Amino acid sequence: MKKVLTIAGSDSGGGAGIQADLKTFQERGVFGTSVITAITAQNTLGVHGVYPQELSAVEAQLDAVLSDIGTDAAKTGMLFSAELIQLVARKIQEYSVPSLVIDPVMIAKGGAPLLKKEAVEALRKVLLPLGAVITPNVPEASELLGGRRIEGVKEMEEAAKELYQLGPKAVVVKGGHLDGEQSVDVLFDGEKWYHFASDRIETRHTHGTGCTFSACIAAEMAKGRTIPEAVRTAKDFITHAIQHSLEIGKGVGPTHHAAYRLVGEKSPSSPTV
Ligand SMILES: Nc1ncnc2c1ncn2[C@@H]1O[C@H](COP(=O)(O)OP(=O)(O)O)[C@@H](O)[C@H]1O
Ligand SMILES: Cc1ncc(COP(=O)(O)O)c(N)n1
Repeated sequence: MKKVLTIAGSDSGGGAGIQADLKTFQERGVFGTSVITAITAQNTLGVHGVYPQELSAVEAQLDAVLSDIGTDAAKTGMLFSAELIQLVARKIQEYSVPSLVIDPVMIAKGGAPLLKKEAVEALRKVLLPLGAVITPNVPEASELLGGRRIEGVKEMEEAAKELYQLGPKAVVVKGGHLDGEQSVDVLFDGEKWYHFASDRIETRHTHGTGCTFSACIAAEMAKGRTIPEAVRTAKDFITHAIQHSLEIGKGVGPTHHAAYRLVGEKSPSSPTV
């Protein structure tokens, strides 16, 4: 069985972070391992506390997983500080971790910061160049490009091309935060752009969409899919998960990680490319 590692924060509410990643890995038929960078006290109403882990604890987890089990792909989520980013980048190089998907998590949907402001520079310079794929949403792409306005697909294409200059092999700018009848994700692989579009689903229950999407890309890459194939599957997977999202808790509920297995394979949402 292929193995995939998530390096991310824990979401006690179960919808995002490490928990979303491991549920997605299970659904995609890969063996999931995890390195917890920070513990969040979180539910559907928001983030109530952030407890970054000691550097030595994160290093020990990385060594434990990578020196014995190894991995066929990995993803990063919440990394919180420049020190954690530097440590993770160093270990990824030391163990030659393949197919690294970087979700540059910055702010939770309710507005709580999951990355310190001063860590953006380390993310840009130290980690992003190591990515096989990076998956910023529109506000994250904008922040990584110094506050640039991104309001439509044309600007997403330009942003993807500029982010590609930072060194990753491919960039997906996700369109969940824009308006419009469709939610369009733009992939640039250094040669061409691909568009993955689905009808925008009317729901507030979108907690963990970005985590789930990037975890699915990493799982598919571990199984040997090309980057466009992996992104296409991830778009289909997350579309089903949002279509069947769960009214759990009093706020922004999680997506349904098993929806693709339960209904998706019978009725693919067929993202257009
Ligand atoms: N309301 C929606 N309807 C359909 N797809 C959505 C919706 N919101 C987000 N998505 C999709 O979910 C994925 C994650 O996107 P986004 O919400 O932008 O990321 P993040 O969770 O990092 O903020 C993308 O594939 C995006 O197109
Ligand atoms: C621990 C943790 N990591 C990431 C997110 C972002 O979630 P989203 O995928 O909704 O942007 C989160 N809310 N909590």
